[in-house]
Amino acid sequence: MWFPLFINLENKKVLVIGGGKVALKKIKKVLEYGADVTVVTDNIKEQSILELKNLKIEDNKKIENNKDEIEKLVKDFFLVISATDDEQLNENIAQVCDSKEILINNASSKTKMNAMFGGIVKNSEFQIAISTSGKNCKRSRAMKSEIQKVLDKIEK
Ligand SMILES: C[C@@]1(CC(=O)O)c2cc3[nH]c(cc4nc(cc5[nH]c(cc(n2)[C@H]1CCC(=O)O)[C@@](C)(CC(=O)O)[C@@H]5CCC(=O)O)C(CC(=O)O)=C4CCC(=O)O)c(CCC(=O)O)c3CC(=O)O
Ligand SMILES: NC(=O)C1=CN([C@@H]2O[C@H](COP(=O)(O)OP(=O)(O)OC[C@H]3O[C@@H](n4cnc5c(N)ncnc54)[C@H](O)[C@@H]3O)[C@@H](O)[C@H]2O)C=CC1
Repeated sequence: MWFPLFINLENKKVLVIGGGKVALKKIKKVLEYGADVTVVTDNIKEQSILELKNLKIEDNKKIENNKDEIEKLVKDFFLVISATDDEQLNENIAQVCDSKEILINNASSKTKMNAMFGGIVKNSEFQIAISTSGKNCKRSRAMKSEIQKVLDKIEK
């Protein structure tokens, strides 16, 4: 079951696998929270990843779907975000990370991971994270705007 835990990401080693639109969205999010981010991908599809600061990038690296290779890649990380468009690869990365007690967020699944991103609404005082436990993340949008109204109201 999905327990909402707030984690301090400051200087934590985060590995993002993939360099597409979803990788970009997730990289920006964890950078905002002070993570020490490494990106590994066989192709940077989203060029704006190259413009982000405080990022290590290993481009032209294709990850083979092989347990030993995945283990070597992920072993020193606190959190791994698997954001390739290869669902089977993401799933195997998730299995390896989970078996090694590494936090894993799998972008191409609703459930096969041990850490999910929530929708976030915040002001200077509160931070509210929204989850549908993987059931319907797109519904978070509507909930976020309602919660934003509440935050705006109590800020006054
Ligand atoms: C399980 C989870 C794992 C994870 O990613 O952590 C997951 C999985 C998947 N999302 C997919 C698609 C989209 N997700 C979004 C948006 C958000 N997704 C987020 C979280 C989560 N998404 C986790 C569950 C959280 C929960 O249950 O509440 C939010 C909360 C936070 C964030 O992304 O940081 C953010 C909310 C809005 C916001 O905060 O802005 C949009 C855009 C939109 O809605 O506007 C699209 C459509 C893009 C398009 O259509 O192009 C697909 C592909 C499905 C498909 O192909 O159809 C999968 C995989 C699957 O479903 O199998
Ligand atoms: N969780 C979420 O919020 C969302 C998830 N998705 C899902 O996330 C996945 C990724 O989506 P996009 O970023 O749009 O895909 P994309 O095709 O833009 O990017 C995929 C990236 O993965 C890299 N890659 C693929 N195989 C690789 C390998 N073996 N080794 C190294 N790098 C590899 C590619 O080079 C590319 O940079 C898809 O499965 C999509 O359905 C899509 C939208 C939102």
